[in-house]
Amino acid sequence: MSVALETINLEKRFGGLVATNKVSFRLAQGGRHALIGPNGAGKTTFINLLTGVLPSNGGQVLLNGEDVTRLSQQQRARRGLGRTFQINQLFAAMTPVESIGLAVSERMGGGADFWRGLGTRTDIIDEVLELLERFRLTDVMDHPTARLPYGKQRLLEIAVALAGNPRVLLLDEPAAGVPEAERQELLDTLAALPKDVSILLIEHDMDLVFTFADRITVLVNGTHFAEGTPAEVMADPRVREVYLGEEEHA
Ligand SMILES: Nc1ncnc2c1ncn2[C@@H]1O[C@H](COP(=O)(O)OP(=O)(O)OP(=O)(O)O)[C@@H](O)[C@H]1O
Repeated sequence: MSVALETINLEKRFGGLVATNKVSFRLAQGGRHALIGPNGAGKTTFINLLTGVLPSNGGQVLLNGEDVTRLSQQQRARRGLGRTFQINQLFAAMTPVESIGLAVSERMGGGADFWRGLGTRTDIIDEVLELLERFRLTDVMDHPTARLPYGKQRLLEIAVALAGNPRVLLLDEPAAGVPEAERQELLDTLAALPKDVSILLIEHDMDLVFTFADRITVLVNGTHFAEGTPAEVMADPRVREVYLGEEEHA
């Protein structure tokens, strides 16, 4: 298996609490991998260690075989690690064409000069139009982000992340808060993401996890608890117990 992203004995402690307990994990090249686990299992902490938002207390993070454990978020992003940001971190007054245009332009080294060069940079324009189309944002491309339906806002988050041309993309709960009527569009768009981008998905929505993922890792109490294909994980009595136990106590 060719590995896009790997952790070896990755560890994070908050005081006496072990949030990530020597987690060893592999995301295959081109993989569609979901990370699941009950509330407080350590999913967000794990993603923050992968992206460099949080420093680890031990272990390693390897991106395409390179040790990035000590690198900053920006350095990891430049090496091809992309992530979605919650929409409130995008500019609410900007339109999809502006947000995607800026992201493409920045990647190409143009930064905010995108606006000045707009008439001449057909390469940027073509890519922006392609992303708008892929993420079904063409008809709302000149609407302020704050006024878009919520599902469209979530699609825009992914489009902006993909505009950075990542090799590995971390999707943080893309379906959270998306109303039923807009869900199918989101699922179809996720299914059509480029196959050469390796994806790690954190999601509470089990329908989405089981349709999207070809592999699932279960975290419990910061520990790598189980892993397998969706069928294997669904059939694992230990996993069922963790989830049923959670429902009973909910
Ligand atoms: N900055 C922090 N300081 C102290 N404890 C923290 C911090 N961040 C997370 N924790 C604790 O670490 C554990 C793992 O939390 P984390 O948010 O990573 O879990 P999660 O699986 O993402 O949960 P959820 O599904 O509810 O978002 C929890 O016990 C949480 O209270």
